[in-house]
Amino acid sequence: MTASSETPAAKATAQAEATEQPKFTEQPLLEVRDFQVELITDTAIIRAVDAVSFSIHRGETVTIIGESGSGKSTTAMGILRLLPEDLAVLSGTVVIDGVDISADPKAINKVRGKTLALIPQDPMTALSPVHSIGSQLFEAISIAGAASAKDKAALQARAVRLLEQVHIPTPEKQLKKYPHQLSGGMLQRVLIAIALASEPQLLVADEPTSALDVTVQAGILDLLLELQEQRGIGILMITHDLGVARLISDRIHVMKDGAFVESGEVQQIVDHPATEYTQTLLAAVPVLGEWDETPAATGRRSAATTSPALTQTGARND
Ligand SMILES: Nc1ncnc2c1ncn2[C@@H]1O[C@H](COP(=O)(O)OP(=O)(O)OP(=O)(O)O)[C@@H](O)[C@H]1O
Repeated sequence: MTASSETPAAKATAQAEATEQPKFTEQPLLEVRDFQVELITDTAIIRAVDAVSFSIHRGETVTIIGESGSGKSTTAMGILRLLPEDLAVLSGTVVIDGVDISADPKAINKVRGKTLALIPQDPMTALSPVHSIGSQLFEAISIAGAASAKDKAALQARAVRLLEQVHIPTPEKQLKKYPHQLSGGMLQRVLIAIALASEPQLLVADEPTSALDVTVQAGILDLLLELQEQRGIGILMITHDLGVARLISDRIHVMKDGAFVESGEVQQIVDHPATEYTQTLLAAVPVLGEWDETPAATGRRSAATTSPALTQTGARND
């Protein structure tokens, strides 16, 4: 074993490669190799992402999980080339559906908002407050080339269809509303509808439920799973929440200080976490305890049992 292969990043890369299942024979939707992001600040150069490698195939959800500041969002935004060029220096290889973005950075314009779409973190701020839901959807539809900006009937029909696909009731009425008139969960569904306007093959979801109540989170995750099942979409999920990761992922990469410290199938990571860091993330996930029916204890469960997402997590994976 060489010295470099003993570093956590090198070990995680080897582990990630070992867990890339041979079952996939087709080209991955996303292939990331030795990806690195250095952020240039006034006082220092920060290596926010340090040689990460992973891939996502059709119909797969791959999650990057880690504590705040571990580099998850910088990885996702770097792949999407959404970091300011004067701040971020990128290296390594990123191939999206066969298009090598690293060799030709302008090529990202051929895939972003087309093959690949982003579901942002906070639905309250991601939409324009001064434009109706309809006009924001119409814009996404015409940019995607699914209908001409002049063909109002086609835009309306497509927008209604998209809202139906994300299970928004009375879509015609909702199109006339403004973001402040909808709940956070409904707004997140609108953002997913906007992302779907281009019929993407790959969704990048950056903490898509972290701004939502736990009662709403499960519905959004269910929707993502449903869309994936129907369309075979690949999903890159970014989260700090192992409960969310357990529910939705096929594979998990655990990130710490810009590098993957552990990679593997969801069940392997959850049942046999190899690092103390992952064990800490696991310990933060509430588990269902025994229900104590004695009068003194009625209404009290051990640990937190509030999140339907976490309850379903157990149902799916346990
Ligand atoms: N604009 C910036 N200027 C300087 N440093 C930054 C900037 N954005 C991120 N960083 C640094 O890069 C590192 C990775 O941050 P990043 O936001 O990717 O982490 P994260 O895991 O997504 O965290 P969170 O879950 O809180 O968003 C951190 O050390 C952070 O301080």
